[in-house]
Amino acid sequence: MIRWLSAAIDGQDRGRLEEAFRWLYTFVRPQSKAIIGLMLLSVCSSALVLLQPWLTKLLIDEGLLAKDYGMLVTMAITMIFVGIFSTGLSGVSRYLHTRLSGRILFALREHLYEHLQTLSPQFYGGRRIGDILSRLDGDVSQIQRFAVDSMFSALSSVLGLAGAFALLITLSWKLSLLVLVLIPLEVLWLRWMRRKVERQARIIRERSADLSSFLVETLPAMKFIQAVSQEKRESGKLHNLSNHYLTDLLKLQVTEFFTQAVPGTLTSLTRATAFLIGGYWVIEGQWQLGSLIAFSTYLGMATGPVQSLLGLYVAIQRMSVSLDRVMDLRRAEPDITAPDTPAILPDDMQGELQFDRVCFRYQDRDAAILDHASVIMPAGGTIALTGPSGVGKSTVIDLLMRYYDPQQGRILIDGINLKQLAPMELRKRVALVSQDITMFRGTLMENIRYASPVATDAEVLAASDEARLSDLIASLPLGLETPLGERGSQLSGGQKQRVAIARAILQKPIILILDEATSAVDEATETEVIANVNRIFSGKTRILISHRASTLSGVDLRIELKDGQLVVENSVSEVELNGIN
Ligand SMILES: Nc1ncnc2c1ncn2[C@@H]1O[C@H](COP(=O)(O)OP(=O)(O)OP(=O)(O)O)[C@@H](O)[C@H]1O
Repeated sequence: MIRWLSAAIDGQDRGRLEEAFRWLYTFVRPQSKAIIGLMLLSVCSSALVLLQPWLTKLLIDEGLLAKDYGMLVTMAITMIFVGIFSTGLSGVSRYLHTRLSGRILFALREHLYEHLQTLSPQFYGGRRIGDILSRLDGDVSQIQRFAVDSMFSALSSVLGLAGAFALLITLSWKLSLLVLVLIPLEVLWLRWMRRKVERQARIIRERSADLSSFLVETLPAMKFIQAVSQEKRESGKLHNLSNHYLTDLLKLQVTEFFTQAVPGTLTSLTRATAFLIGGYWVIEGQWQLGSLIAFSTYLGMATGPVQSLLGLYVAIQRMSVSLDRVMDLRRAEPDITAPDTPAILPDDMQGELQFDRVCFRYQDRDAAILDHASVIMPAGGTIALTGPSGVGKSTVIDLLMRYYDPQQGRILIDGINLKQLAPMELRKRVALVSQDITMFRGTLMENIRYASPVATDAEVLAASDEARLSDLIASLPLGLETPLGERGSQLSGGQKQRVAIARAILQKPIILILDEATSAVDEATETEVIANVNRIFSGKTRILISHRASTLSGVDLRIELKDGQLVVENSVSEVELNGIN
């Protein structure tokens, strides 16, 4: 099956496609019971559909023309029951179909989302979020439509075609030869058209991704766009994107129209020919009227499935484009993985950090951020990391959080190489408060509790108190239960910072990092925040990054990042450090 599907698709690497289909099959296989159930329902539905014209034939030939009232009534009653049963059956199968379809769709999307959670900032830096969104949404739906809808329509088409063809031969084998001429012509046409459809479907998916990317980028930036009066320019961009999309959509529509219209016209011609020949036979008394009507109906029933089976070719081309786009996400490998047997950090860890001849440079960048840099950040100390803008301070923090691994050298926490740790295990012990604080739609309580979902209400309240959030909570209409709006838009910079500190308190970290955390507030607030942090997190290793001299005064150790080296600028005496420890 997988080989057959791969062979039906043009223009793509066969091996890659087989791999993609095998992956897709892992989501279909768990639903095999539901699929078998639906297949049985499909068989029943197809049989009922095929039964209807035969009942009409009996009604006309054995009832009307033979003037048999008993037969007339029996057929009419049978038709009513068959109709009711068909309707019930189609309702049940539509329900089961939606359930199956939804399960596969959501399993696919959830799997991809979990995979995306393992990818590093490098991956997200190189991608447009709108494009990822479009792959997760439009492309995944396209695949699911194929995996479920097209497959079932193919099954009922095969059943319909086989049944209708058998009944056509039963009614008249000579007229049935017409179908044998029609089918090869339709097949040839669709084979010719499918490459065009595939190419245009890819363009449409890319246009849709462009549109999503545009909206994802500009909507959150609306305040800035208004501030610099560039509304018209952005509307113009949207207009251009929409125009391109529409033009390509119309091209695809025209191509799809001709792809379907030619077989449709051939079918009409065949039907007309069947009526001409069959009609002549009826007039000559060689055939019955009921048989001619049933034949014409079965002809439609036979050519319909042929078209939808050949339309499957078109669906496969469209789906293969989406599958390739989704697999592109799936194939992105996480840069950071947990070792097979990760080391466990002890509960009584100290929080000493050591850089041991660490080298790191970003891909495609010449300059090294760290070039055999070595330093020890003592446990329990306050360490300032300084250096001019763009030198790599945030990158050092990313290395500490294991968003990246060094290309050479080791980073050790209490003597354990970070590479030996599962990233999650490490990040639980390190709290990061940065300038850019992530807030989610939800209440203040939910936002504070985000990193420690098991924290009790009392713990959240105590942490809020320590982070000096009490005044804010008292001023909010619903206190901690007040919704904060999209991305915490109702809070000031300083208030968000306190939320971040409350989060860090709940996390109970061994190491606390403040990366430009206080740059959004005035110096007085900053002094208060730093004093709070020192009070709350005393005894923990604290790393501060700031451009302000006032933030960095009174630290135990100053490390400057310079020419790829971590240079200790001033150090407190051994005695004092021992005192900290
Ligand atoms: N994902 C990335 N890929 C490639 N280069 C990057 C990436 N992230 C940062 N850089 C580059 O690495 C260098 C260091 O960036 P980083 O943000 O670590 O500096 P910084 O010292 O924290 O700067 P600032 O003080 O302005 O915040 C910069 O030149 C930046 O352009």
